[in-house]
Amino acid sequence: MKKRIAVLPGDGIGKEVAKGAIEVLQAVGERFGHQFYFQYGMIGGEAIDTLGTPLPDETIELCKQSDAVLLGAVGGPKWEKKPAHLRSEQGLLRIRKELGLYANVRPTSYYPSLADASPLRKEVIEGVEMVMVRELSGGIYFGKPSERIQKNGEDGVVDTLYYQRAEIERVVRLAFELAVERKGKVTSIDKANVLESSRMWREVAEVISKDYPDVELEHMLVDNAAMQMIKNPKQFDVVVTENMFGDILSDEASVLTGSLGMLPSASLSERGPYLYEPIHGSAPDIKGKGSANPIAMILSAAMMLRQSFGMNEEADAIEQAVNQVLDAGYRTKDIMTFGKKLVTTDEMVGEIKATLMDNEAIMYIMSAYA
Ligand SMILES: NC(=O)C1=CN([C@@H]2O[C@H](COP(=O)(O)OP(=O)(O)OC[C@H]3O[C@@H](n4cnc5c(N)ncnc54)[C@H](O)[C@@H]3O)[C@@H](O)[C@H]2O)C=CC1
Ligand SMILES: CC(C)CC(=O)C(=O)O
Ligand SMILES: [Mg+2]
Repeated sequence: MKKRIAVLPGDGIGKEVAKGAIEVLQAVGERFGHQFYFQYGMIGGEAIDTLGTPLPDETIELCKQSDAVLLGAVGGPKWEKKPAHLRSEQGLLRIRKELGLYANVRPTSYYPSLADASPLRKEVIEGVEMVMVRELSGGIYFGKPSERIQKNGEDGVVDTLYYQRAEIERVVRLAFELAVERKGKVTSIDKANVLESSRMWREVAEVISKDYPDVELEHMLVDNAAMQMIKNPKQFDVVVTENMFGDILSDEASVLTGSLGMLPSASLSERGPYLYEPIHGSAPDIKGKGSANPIAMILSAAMMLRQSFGMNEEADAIEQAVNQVLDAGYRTKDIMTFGKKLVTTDEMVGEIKATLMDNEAIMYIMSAYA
């Protein structure tokens, strides 16, 4: 199969982990006989420095012309204090809007070999299999006005949380569709005891649930949810929530796997192309140190193969290789524990690639003897 993939490495460790994912995809292409064409686009701080905007038109065009988009991460202290139109994160928000990416699907799985990398007890996290569906192109990150204001002679500030009913409906429906294929439970997380937007969210969830009689719907307030996620994460199957709540809760959920560097994501739209990115940011604190964990990015590439290209076997092969490498004890610094083998970003990528290719050799030998 031939596929065009737009690659937006972005800033900081975004570049380091994107490079690793491309190498793994090249290995997959070699093993399974696919041709992946990678075309690079600028986004975030790098784009501001080079072209004066966090999202150049060429990047938008490139993404729209591609079969899928892979994104590293954007941001860094250099651009933090700039006016809004020159902040790196604006590039990310805008590409989500331009591509109509309304749902960000963030799976969180338990890795037996990483049980000791999580600060949580093994009994609490063992068997966790949850997927968070975060609304991605509306809510408080997009509402206008969002600005400093003067009111009654005082300095003030306003952000706006706005949703059209239809925006809530489509993301909640997607969560129910996922639940049908999974354990049949949707937890809708909101702040309905305070926010009117959450009361509409709850109403919509109730209406949509009528189309899915075999799926259990539960509502949970976000403050309680933050606590339940750590205390009893096994109760969750599919979680659906507003943009900012989902942003925060999914970083929290990463603790269940051992590290933020383990969680991939798929951002879905009505028409495609879809975008795949790790849930973490550009991690300026470890940039250039060779300690970034590339697994979240590599697993995002696996999600792309499965979701956008229907390449299930290929995605399974990546996930299997990642598991084998973790089982063999290879660890980047964020998941390092006593007695394991500490490796750099590039070495981790190298181990995953080598395992992918070794597995092919083993399958070839086995088929020869079958
Ligand atoms: N999708 C994106 O592009 C995102 C961008 N950001 C931006 O990234 C910048 C840094 O934000 P932070 O709040 O520090 O969040 P962050 O996610 O970049 O890092 C948080 C902590 O996790 C660690 N970490 C993150 N990814 C890791 C990995 N793959 N391997 C090992 N350790 C990892 C970092 O070293 C840091 O200690 C900011 O400019 C922020 O706006 C933040 C989140 C998402
Ligand atoms: C610009 C932010 C909304 C990025 C972020 O934290 C995320 O998407 O997880
Ligand atoms: Mg985030």
